[in-house]
Amino acid sequence: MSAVIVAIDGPSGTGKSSTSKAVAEAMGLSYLDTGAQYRAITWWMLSNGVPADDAEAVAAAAAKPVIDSGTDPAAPTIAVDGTDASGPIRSKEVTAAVSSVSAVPEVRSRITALQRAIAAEAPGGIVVEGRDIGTTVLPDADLKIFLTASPEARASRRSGELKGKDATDLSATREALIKRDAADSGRKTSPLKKADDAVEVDTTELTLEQVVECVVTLVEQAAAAKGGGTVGAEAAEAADEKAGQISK
Ligand SMILES: Nc1ncnc2c1ncn2[C@@H]1O[C@H](COP(=O)(O)OP(=O)(O)O)[C@@H](O)[C@H]1O
Ligand SMILES: Nc1ccn([C@@H]2O[C@H](COP(=O)(O)OP(=O)(O)O)[C@@H](O)[C@H]2O)c(=O)n1
Repeated sequence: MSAVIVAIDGPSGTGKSSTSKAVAEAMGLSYLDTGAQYRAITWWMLSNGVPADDAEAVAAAAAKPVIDSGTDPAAPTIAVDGTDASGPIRSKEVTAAVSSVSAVPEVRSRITALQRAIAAEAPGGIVVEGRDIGTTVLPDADLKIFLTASPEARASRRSGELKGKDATDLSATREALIKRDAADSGRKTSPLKKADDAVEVDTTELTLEQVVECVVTLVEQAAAAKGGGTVGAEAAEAADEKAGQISK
């Protein structure tokens, strides 16, 4: 029996993580947050005095950190050299430095190999989310989704996560998002890009629940088309029910 592989890409704040986790959980698939891996390696560079904007120094150190990702969608984990890194990888410092570190080819080839190994080992299939999953990491994925949303919607979602937010936060968040998208889309190695065969879903006017329902349906279709996929009629029914319960 073959496992279904789903690639979900798109810029920041389009809903990749929330959607991927909910879909994976509803359908009994594993889940991999590849952004967390790039953030983890960036955190290691900053913690070990490697300047994020020094591509040569980053390349020389790229093989050093041991990155470990837990793929249970109900409780995903990320560890660096055996230490839980889930808190520090979300810091402003890491967010500001991650695009420089992730543009370094030695970093990408190492993390890409890790991602492919995790996907190959996922017993019942996996949802992998990032920027280059459909184009580079898993070009043979059974289903590729590219999520988009307006910069305004993405900034307001992101600043909604900050405590004590105000108008300054919103405009700063918007500027930081646009800057990061430009860096991720403009880099030479594996830029953020929609794969030619990806389904594009504009989430600007959709609730998270609607996006999840839409993706669950697409995964069911992909599994059925694959034939013998792990998402059977019973699991699909349970998934529909679960998707209906997920709220914003
Ligand atoms: N369709 C949606 N409508 C409103 N808010 C959303 C939607 N999708 C995600 N969110 C919220 O937006 C924020 C960013 O979502 P996230 O899944 O982390 O995006 P990404 O992984 O693409 O950066 C989260 O707080 C999430 O709850
Ligand atoms: N497949 C991926 C995933 C993330 N990344 C990099 O990692 C950064 C952080 O990714 P993320 O998914 O955690 O970002 P958010 O959109 O959640 O803020 C991105 O801005 C990219 O620079 C990448 O280069 N390739």
